[in-house]
Amino acid sequence: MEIVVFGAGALGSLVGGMLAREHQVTLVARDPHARRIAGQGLRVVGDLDAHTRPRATTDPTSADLTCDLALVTVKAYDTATAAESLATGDPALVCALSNGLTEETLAERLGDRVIAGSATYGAELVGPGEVRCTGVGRIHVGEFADARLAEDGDAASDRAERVAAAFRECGLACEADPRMSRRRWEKLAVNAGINAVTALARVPNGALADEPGRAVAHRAAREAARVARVEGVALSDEEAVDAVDTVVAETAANRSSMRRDVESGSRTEVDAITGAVVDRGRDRGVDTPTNRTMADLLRTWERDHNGG
Ligand SMILES: NC(=O)C1=CN([C@@H]2O[C@H](COP(=O)(O)OP(=O)(O)OC[C@H]3O[C@@H](n4cnc5c(N)ncnc54)[C@H](OP(=O)(O)O)[C@@H]3O)[C@@H](O)[C@H]2O)C=CC1
Ligand SMILES: CC(C)(CO)C(=O)C(=O)O
Repeated sequence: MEIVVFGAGALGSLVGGMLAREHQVTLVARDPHARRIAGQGLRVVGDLDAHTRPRATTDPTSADLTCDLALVTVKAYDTATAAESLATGDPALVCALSNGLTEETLAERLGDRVIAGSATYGAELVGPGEVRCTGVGRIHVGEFADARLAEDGDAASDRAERVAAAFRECGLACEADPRMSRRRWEKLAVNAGINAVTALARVPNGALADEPGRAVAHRAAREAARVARVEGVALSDEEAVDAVDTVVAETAANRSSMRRDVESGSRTEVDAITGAVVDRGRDRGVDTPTNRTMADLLRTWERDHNGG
């Protein structure tokens, strides 16, 4: 497959580096990372081990965007820009692995070439040309119905199966999922429950195994599940809460991505996670007071630190 990874920071470099074992991969990244990869290749260290030679560029227009698959691995707030760039080419399929509900933004520009994706691998950049896998997780890809008519099918689509097989060939755990609409919302509930609470309280994920953080995370996840249900996605309160508890236990020592953003003074993905629950709830007449309060606090912090 010819694959372009748009926004090869931590996650995109991990996935792109592994995919380059068997496929022709181009990473759209920033310098000096892109320059080092172009010169010396990309090293994947930690829980996975690879040294591959994908192409790398900082200029999306110099990548061949008429590829079989474009993977979008930018932060959620850069999704619209990525979609604009990808629309200048003609990728056959586009799949985002970002957290948050980003598929709608991609589909506005790229139509039904967009399939949904989610990743639970852990990745962090060590330095230019090197990425560490901090946790072997799983990638899911699949069709997502328009969220308002979220009828998932019984079997995964052929195109999702092809993408999953291409990932597996390279040693990445990946499944085509016929229930991707539900998975997106379950992941959103997990991120709404864990990311905002750990960022605001500055605690590792494992702290949410105990009260009072546990109760706040559960409230946020239940609100997300309620919004999912009015959008037609079958996600019960219990399932959302269980998913939070499972991820808290599995990632107990982790600093969540939102906590890392806050601690490094970077912009957070509040709009695509906590804010998305609030906005979609408001559109559908579902009150989401816990998420609303946390979104307001995170945005207050962002405005103070990043000038709005
Ligand atoms: N890291 C992880 O373990 C996981 C991350 N995720 C999700 O995946 C997404 C990406 O996360 P992560 O990899 O950690 O984030 P990073 O910030 O490390 O990676 C995103 C990269 O995309 C770059 N980028 C953005 N726009 C462009 C552009 N137009 N051209 C070239 N490069 C661009 C960014 O550069 P710059 O910063 O200079 O704009 C950055 O290097 C997030 O939504 C995150 O929540 C999901 C699961 C695990
Ligand atoms: C699953 C979780 C909460 C792991 O930390 C995550 O996705 C994140 O930190 O963004």
